[in-house]
Amino acid sequence: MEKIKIVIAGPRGRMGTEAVQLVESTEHFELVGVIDRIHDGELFAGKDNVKIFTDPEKCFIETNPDVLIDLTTPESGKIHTKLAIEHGVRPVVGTTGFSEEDLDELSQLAEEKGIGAIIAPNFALGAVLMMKFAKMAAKYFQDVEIIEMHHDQKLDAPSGTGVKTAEMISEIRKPKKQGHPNETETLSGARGADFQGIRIHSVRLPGLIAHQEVIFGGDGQTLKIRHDSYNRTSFMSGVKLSVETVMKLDILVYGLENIIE
Ligand SMILES: NC(=O)C1=CN([C@@H]2O[C@H](COP(=O)(O)OP(=O)(O)OC[C@H]3O[C@@H](n4cnc5c(N)ncnc54)[C@H](OP(=O)(O)O)[C@@H]3O)[C@@H](O)[C@H]2O)C=CC1
Ligand SMILES: O=C(O)C1=N[C@H](C(=O)O)C[C@H](O)C1
Repeated sequence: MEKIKIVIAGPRGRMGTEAVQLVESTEHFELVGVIDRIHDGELFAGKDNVKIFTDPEKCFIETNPDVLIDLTTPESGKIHTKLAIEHGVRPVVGTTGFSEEDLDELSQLAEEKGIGAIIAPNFALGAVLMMKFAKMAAKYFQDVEIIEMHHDQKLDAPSGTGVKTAEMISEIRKPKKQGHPNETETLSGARGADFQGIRIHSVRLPGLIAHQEVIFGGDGQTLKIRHDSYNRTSFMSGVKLSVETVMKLDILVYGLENIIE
């Protein structure tokens, strides 16, 4: 089997470090370069054949990769993804915080160029199932709130998973204002973010990794669907699957629920 040539953007980060290990321990994957903000031109982690590039375009031209794995920030991730598609490199993006407009623009570009791309707010299989189950439950429960809980170094709120969950629920649930019609916030933000009437509450604490509870309320009952990632290895089987799958795509897919049947 021919190896899939991979570039990782954000290789020093919490997720990037795990992704480097995944690529290096997978026989049919090959790390051909990394994109970082520092140490341009140096060898990555002392490896003979893996160079660090601060210029993503130069990286794509010099290393000619099949796939870019992006685990950076929303601003950088968007630029990298766009450049990758323009250079015929298939992006697998875990970076969260992209707007709906960003996703539309990237999707259109991928379609124009006929390049496969995957943007997945959560690579953990259990989290994908949590979102799917929440979508199923929304057929029976109209009232729902999302509590997403993360480590305190996370930059974006609400989390990509929180937003994706609300989007998936909204495919089934009609927009509805929840709570008392006359409710007021005596402290701003008390009721959380509002996605078509679904409240998303973001908790940030040291000690946490990535956790989410979706709570449905009905007459005399609640249904809670919860997922916990206790380490970042939990995301790696989804990254591996995405790299393998993106090689067969010619459009952008947003969310692993569209890949895992
Ligand atoms: N889809 C999923 O399953 C998951 C997604 N995530 C998402 O992945 C992203 C990364 O998370 P995490 O690893 O925790 O974050 P970290 O802050 O640990 O890592 C991000 C890395 O990206 C680097 N970086 C920033 N800008 C650039 C750039 N222009 N070029 C190259 N590298 C850059 C940072 O460098 P520096 O330190 O110098 O700033 C840092 O090393 C976040 O958006 C997060 O929400 C996280 C977990 C799971
Ligand atoms: O920043 C994180 O850590 C995570 N980010 C993703 C998100 O925003 O949903 C996925 C996971 O929750 C971990």
